[in-house]
Amino acid sequence: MSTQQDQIKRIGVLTSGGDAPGMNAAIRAVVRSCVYYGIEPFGIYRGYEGLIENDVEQMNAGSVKHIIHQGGTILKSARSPQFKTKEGMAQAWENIQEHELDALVVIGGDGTFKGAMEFGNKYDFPIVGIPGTIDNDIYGTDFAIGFDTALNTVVEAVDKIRDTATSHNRLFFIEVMGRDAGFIAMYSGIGGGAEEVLIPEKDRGIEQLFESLERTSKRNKSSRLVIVAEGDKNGSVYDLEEQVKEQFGDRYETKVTILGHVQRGGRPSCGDRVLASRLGVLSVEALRDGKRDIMVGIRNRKVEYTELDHATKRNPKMDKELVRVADIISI
Ligand SMILES: Nc1ncnc2c1ncn2[C@@H]1O[C@H](COP(=O)(O)OP(=O)(O)O)[C@@H](O)[C@H]1O
Ligand SMILES: O=P(O)(O)OC[C@H]1O[C@](O)(COP(=O)(O)O)[C@@H](O)[C@@H]1O
Ligand SMILES: [Mg+2]
Repeated sequence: MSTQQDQIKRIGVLTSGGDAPGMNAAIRAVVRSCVYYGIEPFGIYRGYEGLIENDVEQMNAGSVKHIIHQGGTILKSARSPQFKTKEGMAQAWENIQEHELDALVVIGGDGTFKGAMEFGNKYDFPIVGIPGTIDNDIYGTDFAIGFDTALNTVVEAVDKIRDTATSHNRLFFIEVMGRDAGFIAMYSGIGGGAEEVLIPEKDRGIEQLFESLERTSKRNKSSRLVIVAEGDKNGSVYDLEEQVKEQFGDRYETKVTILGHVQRGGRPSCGDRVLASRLGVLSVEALRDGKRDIMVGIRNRKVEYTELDHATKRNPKMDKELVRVADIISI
């Protein structure tokens, strides 16, 4: 007797968008779960770009050995403008049929999920998403794979900047990643003891920064760190530095550091490895259970399935409690 669970015989897995530490652990878990359940796993290289170019390879339990601790993604990643075209999608569909894939697991961020939705709807094809982005801008999971590791990288850098800032009595503007999201900034701001954190979700204007600098100027602080999310609406870190100079003259000696892509690399934290392993297993089990167009996530320590549409459209609002805590401890 054929059951729902027998229908998935071949699963393709890809990583897409910005790479994130822990993606390898997720690939490993997907591949090993497939083997465990008697499903043939296929690795698709360079995200949707590799799907279009038929860069596909059958995998086995051994293909994912010794990768759980490695940053980046062994399947490589790409941003694929072609996949947004009718022709690109049609080519991808042809290749899926050629390899007789029954379903896809896509590991990536909001863009990856939007692509998965369009493709899944167009060709009536089962896809399950795993949240993997250092930006953490996905609804339906407390944390996306890579966020924890990126935070630790950022905080280590912030601590180092604090040392030199204190030695020279300087004010530093530190730009962290987060295209449209302030999660890295807010968490690293709290963890790094920043004097001010600027995020796109809660634009309080440059006046807030002026007011904070004015208020604390009497406190004879030996260093000041302002952490700025890349997507902040008050301009670049250099613009901010300029505006502070205009407002305060030479009261502060200012410096700018942009942390950049160092934040995306490195060995994944244990937290990210465990999260990725759990989500990898859940994704394969979800497909076996007939689920599709959903993302697997963990919220409040519970497994959750969120429609891909929901996961991308409803960007999580910055947690008000975090903003409140940051405000209180930075007086
Ligand atoms: N609306 C869309 N339709 C089809 N494909 C899309 C769409 N949005 C994004 N994609 C695909 O997903 C890829 C990854 O998205 P991107 O935003 O770059 O990264 P992330 O998934 O990390 O947010 C894009 O390069 C593109 O190939
Ligand atoms: O490496 P790229 O392509 O310049 O992308 C940079 C962007 O990727 C990120 O690191 C991660 O974003 P995504 O998960 O959406 O790819 C952003 O914080 C940053 O704005
Ligand atoms: Mg994104």
